[in-house]
Amino acid sequence: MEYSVKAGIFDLDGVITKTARQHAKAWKRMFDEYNEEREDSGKEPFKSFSIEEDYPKYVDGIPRYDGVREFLRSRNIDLPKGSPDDDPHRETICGLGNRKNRLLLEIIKDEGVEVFRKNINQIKQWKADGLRIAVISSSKNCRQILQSTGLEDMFEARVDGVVSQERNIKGKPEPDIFLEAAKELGVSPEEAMIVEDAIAGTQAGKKGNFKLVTGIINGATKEELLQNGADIAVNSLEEVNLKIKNLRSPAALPSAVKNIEQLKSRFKEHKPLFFLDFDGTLAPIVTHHQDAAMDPEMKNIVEKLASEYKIAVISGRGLSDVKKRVGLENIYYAGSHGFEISGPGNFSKDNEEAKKILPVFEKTEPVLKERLKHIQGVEFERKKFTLAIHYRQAAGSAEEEVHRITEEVLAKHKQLKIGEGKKVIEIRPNLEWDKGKAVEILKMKIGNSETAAYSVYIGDDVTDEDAFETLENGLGILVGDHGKETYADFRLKDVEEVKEFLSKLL
Ligand SMILES: O=P(O)(O)OC[C@H]1O[C@H](O[C@H]2O[C@H](CO)[C@@H](O)[C@H](O)[C@H]2O)[C@H](O)[C@@H](O)[C@@H]1O
Repeated sequence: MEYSVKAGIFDLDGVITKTARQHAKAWKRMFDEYNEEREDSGKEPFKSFSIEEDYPKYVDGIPRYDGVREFLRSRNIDLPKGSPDDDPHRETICGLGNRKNRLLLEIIKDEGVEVFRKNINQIKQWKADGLRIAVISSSKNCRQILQSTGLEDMFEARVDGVVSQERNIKGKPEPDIFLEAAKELGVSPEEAMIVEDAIAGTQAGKKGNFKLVTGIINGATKEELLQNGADIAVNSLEEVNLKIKNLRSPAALPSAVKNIEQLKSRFKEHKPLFFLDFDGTLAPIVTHHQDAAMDPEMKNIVEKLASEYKIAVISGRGLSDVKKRVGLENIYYAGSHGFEISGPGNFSKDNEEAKKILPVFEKTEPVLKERLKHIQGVEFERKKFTLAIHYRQAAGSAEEEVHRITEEVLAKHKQLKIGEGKKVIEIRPNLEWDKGKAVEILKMKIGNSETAAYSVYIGDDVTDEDAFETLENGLGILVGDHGKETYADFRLKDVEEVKEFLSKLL
């Protein structure tokens, strides 16, 4: 399974460095020393700290003083908190925490810090492929450990025990430390993977709704990690198949035609669902939007493709319009940029929220027509859920005015928003909805309830970027160049190359 993410947030101990073992050793030395002192002073009999049981349960992955408190609580020992400046021999939570830290630094000084080389090499490779990366740790020694291993400059962001204290960030199993790192990288949790070896960490990842919680089997078992929020549990990061979502210039994309053999063998392994845009992909862009058509050869190819693969045409055009232009019965369609969907067996799904906004179009359309009527060449195209204002035939000098007037009118109608296309302004309901959402719905429907079904999306316009960006487990192919950076993986020159590419799959 391939996971599509923009960023990775990596725990330090147990993922990057082998310091988890050294932390465990320091905790044991400290608690055993302290428990002996308690026995000597006539308190409860000595019972040693268990690295196998106590370490993962009470202290692994959580802030130092919280770890002291949790373990002591498990033994019914209640100590005052004290202060972070407490001497390591003061009998307070902070005193014992400071004692553990002194022991840890001694151990690290004696033994040095070992690293998980395979994980580091994989992270470096992902970084080179465009993954944004951050390191997190509950430890206040994180920076020092990274420095000692020469890894300090590798990460774009670091949120550790020191930063957490300064910013008052809650420790794991709360997700806050990961959320802070995501914020520093400028990504949302839904766009990021977290990697953790500790149960408190996988629980935090789950609570934070991260796209992918990867557990590293290193102490906690595979079952424990999976039961505590990990989506996958692996021995090393080499086992994780990431697709890194990053923007590239269309010109930098490899050609889908030139790489056809590689793609064909990929499609043999995972039979894809095909999502095809209409204008600019199946039909060439023409001056008048009413004249756009697939040529008979393209129609024939798509028809044959539909007999081998499941297909959906995803268009900015109205549903009835695009259906008529494609003219194939046995395939799925999404029109009005995904607000209306239909398919074989009377399958039909309109966006219910968007339906409520339709009366606003009735008010806005006449105002726009009136305000834009003096600009020659402007054409309106009303679809069920969207309104296009075409300016392909207007003078270049008028484009700015068309945009300005449309923005002025729309400023009074917050339920609508403006999108861009090729020489067209697309007015649509101001909802979190786009072609990407339509693809998700169709994947559930035609991929037999598998959101993970392997998919190929081919499109030419900026509106197709919504689908490229959200595409899970599959690949995006950009046709031509829409003048912006793209989330697509491959490119095809034009509609003719789309034809060539699709026919080579038959
Ligand atoms: O999502 P698509 O299927 O690519 O549809 C996007 C828009 O395509 C049409 O407009 C574009 O193609 C016209 C015909 O070639 C061209 O004249 C216009 O300038 C392009 O913007 C269609 O008319 C729109 O409704 C679609 O949203």
